[in-house]
Formats: sequence, structure tokens, C-alpha cells
Amino acid sequence: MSDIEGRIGLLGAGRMGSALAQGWLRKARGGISADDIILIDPRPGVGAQTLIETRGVAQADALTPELARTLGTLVVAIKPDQVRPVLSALNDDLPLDALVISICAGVPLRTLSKALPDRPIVRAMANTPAAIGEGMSVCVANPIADTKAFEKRVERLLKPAGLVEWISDERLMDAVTAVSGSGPAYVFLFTEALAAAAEAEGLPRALALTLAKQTVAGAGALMKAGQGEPDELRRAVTSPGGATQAGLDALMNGGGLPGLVRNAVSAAERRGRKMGSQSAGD
Ligand SMILES: NC(=O)C1=CN([C@@H]2O[C@H](COP(=O)(O)OP(=O)(O)OC[C@H]3O[C@@H](n4cnc5c(N)ncnc54)[C@H](O)[C@@H]3O)[C@@H](O)[C@H]2O)C=CC1
Ligand SMILES: O=C(O)[C@@H]1CCC=N1
Repeated sequence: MSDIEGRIGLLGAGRMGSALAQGWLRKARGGISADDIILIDPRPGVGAQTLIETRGVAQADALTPELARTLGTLVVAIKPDQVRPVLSALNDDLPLDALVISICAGVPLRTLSKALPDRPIVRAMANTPAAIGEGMSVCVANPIADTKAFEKRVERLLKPAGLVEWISDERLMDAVTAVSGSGPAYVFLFTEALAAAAEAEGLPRALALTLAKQTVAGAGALMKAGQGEPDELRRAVTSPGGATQAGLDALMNGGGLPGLVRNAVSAAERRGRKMGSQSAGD
């Protein structure tokens, strides 16, 4: 065991839960060790299954009262509509000082606090690049968890999976979800579209996919390396009157890509907000 406070139960080890657990255990000598974690899921996802088989991470089919009593931290990564009934059933057994972190989209702190009253609860939005330590998590705490000590505990859990930011206005969480939670899907769709366009121009399918993937990954790595802000990096590729300019003009045409992205983020934000009011029973 490492110096993590108590055992970490990960409730729901599907696609996002697996990515988080992989992020936690990415470094052989990271802050969290395999012994610290129990994956609670009757059908763990592929990534979680690999951790069970290769790293000896413990697994349970259900969060029983006996298991709940052993937890220092509960990370909730089940589907949003299951959160309220599943957590309410734990109320008598989860220790009052156990830290609860929910990464469920559109599940507000008030829903979590109704299910598990008087506990430190943090609502976070993560994303799947967490699996390789390149995730983005944004957190908001309820009043009980709003202390430096809890902030440190949360960061010890989420920093091995990537960057961590805090907000104090929970209403921004649906916008966060629409940008960094859903964002990897937008980037993958762009990559698919780039590969399809490459193929349409006559490149063989395998080469088209390699060019699209490496271009998106390389551009991301350049931004991450701090070689300039996105607009500067774009200008560095764009020779006046050259090929890139012609391509960008087509992308910007009639509102083009920026308008599409604006609509996508706005639609995702609205969906998150609707899920939130449904889950809170508003
Ligand atoms: N997939 C993503 O990129 C992101 C997902 N999220 C949130 O993470 C949560 C999970 O999403 P995904 O991983 O995509 O879904 P998923 O369907 O891949 O995983 C859900 C897992 O929960 C398990 N499960 C269901 N009921 C359970 C129970 N009572 N006890 C234990 N395990 C149970 C299922 O067997 C499944 O493995 C959602 O609330 C979602 O909003 C948040 C950020 C990003
Ligand atoms: O699609 C969803 O609702 C979740 C939240 C962000 C990514 N996946």
C-alpha cells in the first residue's frame, strides 16, 4: 500500500473507469499502487480486465455493505442514471469520512449529496486520455470537501491521470463536459474525416489513416510542448496564398468549422444540463 488514505473503490470499471485506473497505475512507482484499488464492476471493461490479470488489481462484482465499510475513497464511474439508486443503497455503510468522487456527466452535487448526505463529495469531469496520463480533470467540491486537505487527496488521485483544474461554480461543469469530457470524440471524428478525405484523394487506406493519426497526434504534441498558442502554430503552417490557406478557406467557409464546433459544444452542454435536471428530479 502507498500513502493514499484508505482503500480506493472504483465503482464502474467500464471505458472511463478503466482509463482512470490505467492512469493511476501507469507509473511503476507512482503514488497509487495496485494494492490500493478495488475495481467494483460485474463486467469490467477491457482496460480494467488487463489490470486485474497483469497487475493483480482486486475486483468485486458489487459494492456490498461489507466492502463499502472498508473504503477510504469511492470513485463513481457508472452510468449517470444509475447513480442515485446505487449510492443511496450505500448510505448506511460507507464511512462518513470517506471521500466520494463522481465523474458521472450531468450528475450534480445536490443529487450526490441527497444519496450520501453529510459526506465530502467532489464532482469531477475526466476524459479518456487519462489512460496514458494525458487526461484533463476539472473538479468542484461540496462544502464539506472544500478544504486544502481534500483538494490534496483528490489531486493525488487525479494527477497521475493528467492535468487537474478546479472550479467553484458548478454550473460551469456542463460546459467543461462538452469541451474536455466529450472533446476527445470530436478530435477522433476530425481524424476519421481527415483519413477519409486522404483516401478520396487517392491515398491507400492504410497510409491515409497513418497520415491522419500522426498529423493530429503531432499537432497535439506540438501544442503540449508549449511551442506557441494554437493560432500561432496555425499561422506557422499557413504560407500566404499557399496550399494550407486554400484548405483553411474551405474549412472557414460560411461559418465553417468554428461554427460547427460552437454548435457541437452548445448541444453537448445542453444535453449535460438536461441530464442534470433529470437526475436531480427537477
Ligand atoms: N466515456 C467517457 O469518455 C467519459 C465518461 N464519463 C462518465 O463516466 C461514467 C461511465 O461511462 P463509461 O465508462 O463511458 O460507461 P461504460 O458503460 O463503459 O461503463 C460503465 C460500467 O459500469 C458498470 N456498472 C453498471 N452498474 C454497476 C453497478 N451497480 N455496480 C458496479 N458497476 C456497474 C458496467 O458493467 C460498466 O462496465 C458515466 O457516468 C459517464 O458520464 C465521464 C467522462 C468521460
Ligand atoms: O458522452 C457522455 O455523456 C460522457 C461525458 C463526456 C464523455 N462521455
